[in-house]
Amino acid sequence: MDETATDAAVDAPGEGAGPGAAPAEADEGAGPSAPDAAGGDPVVVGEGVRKSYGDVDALDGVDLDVAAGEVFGLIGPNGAGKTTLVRALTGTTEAEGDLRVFGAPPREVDPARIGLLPQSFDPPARLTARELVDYYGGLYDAARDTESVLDDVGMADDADAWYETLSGGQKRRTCVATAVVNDPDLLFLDEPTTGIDPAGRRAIHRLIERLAAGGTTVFLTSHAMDEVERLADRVAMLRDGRVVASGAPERLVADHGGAPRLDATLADPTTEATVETVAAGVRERLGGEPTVEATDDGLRVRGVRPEAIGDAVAALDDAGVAFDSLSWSEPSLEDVYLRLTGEEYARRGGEGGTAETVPDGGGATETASEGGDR
Ligand SMILES: Nc1ncnc2c1ncn2[C@@H]1O[C@H](COP(=O)(O)OP(=O)(O)OP(=O)(O)O)[C@@H](O)[C@H]1O
Repeated sequence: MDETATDAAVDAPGEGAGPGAAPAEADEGAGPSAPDAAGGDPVVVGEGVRKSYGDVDALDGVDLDVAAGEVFGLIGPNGAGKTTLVRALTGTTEAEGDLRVFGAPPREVDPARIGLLPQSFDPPARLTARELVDYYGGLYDAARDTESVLDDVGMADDADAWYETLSGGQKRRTCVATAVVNDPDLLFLDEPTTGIDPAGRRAIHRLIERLAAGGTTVFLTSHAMDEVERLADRVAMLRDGRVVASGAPERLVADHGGAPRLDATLADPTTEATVETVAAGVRERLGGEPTVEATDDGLRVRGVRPEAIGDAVAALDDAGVAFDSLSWSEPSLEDVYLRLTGEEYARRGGEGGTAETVPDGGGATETASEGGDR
């Protein structure tokens, strides 16, 4: 990963600036634009991209650029505009603004250079997985060997089954195979691992890593934050058709993921009194400003460094709180997502279970309001 990509830029919701729009306002030294060590042109560029469906602004001024060989993650709530952006960049829908792929308007790009796995894809059902990969490979002058592509996605053993008889995950694996059979220079994957089991996900992840290592640029849309955190060199978060944050995942996590937390699954229902008692105990034992919140099945104490876990557990004991299990974790991209989309606040607010304020992660998006769910 290129070090110049490690700074995160966050735009406050409603201000509408995308990753490349306001570098002067980004963190010092921030590089929201695509890094390109070779100094080459970005493979994908979008400036002021807009797309409306009636009254709905699916894309509301998106700026982004993606460098050659980069894995670029696009995340955001349902309805944020991710699929619309992929469609605009692949020329499958018209959009306003400046869009360039390999320096050309999307519809003028040589299809042989592009791989596209759409979110919804229904290939002919009465072909086998092998026949489908053969068929899609046959659309190009040069294609990869069918067997090796099937092997890449873990479909070698099921290659002779009709597509319609495959399980959901097997179908998705087959669709991934058809998207990479032309060995594209730029690969768009819109939620590639939806419905795929853990072993299959790993196979797809390894495939993406291999392709990127070989120079393929990957534009990855996913709701699986662990997947994006693992694979992406940089991430852009869309909300309501706008990029609200961008940067390397680890930078976004450092800047906006919040504090490490200790989660306790409680034997008894969590009451407000329990939260307050534990909060008083952890403040006394740990000092500083750790916060305590109710979760679906217990309590979360934020701001607990590894060396203070014992004190936090002692605070639970002091409060007479019986727990079934404990887990400690560093913040992740999922925390960034929940904070910057406002979904964390919406969920907890709905439960009415938060007794302490959610800690400030230092981001400019602390005022994030409702998530963009349809
Ligand atoms: N063909 C269409 N006609 C009308 N509205 C559309 C159309 N396609 C998308 N939209 C609207 O545009 C907005 C963005 O949709 P889009 O599918 O791009 O979101 P998304 O981020 O991909 O969502 P998801 O995570 O659910 O796949 C939504 O409000 C959606 O209802």
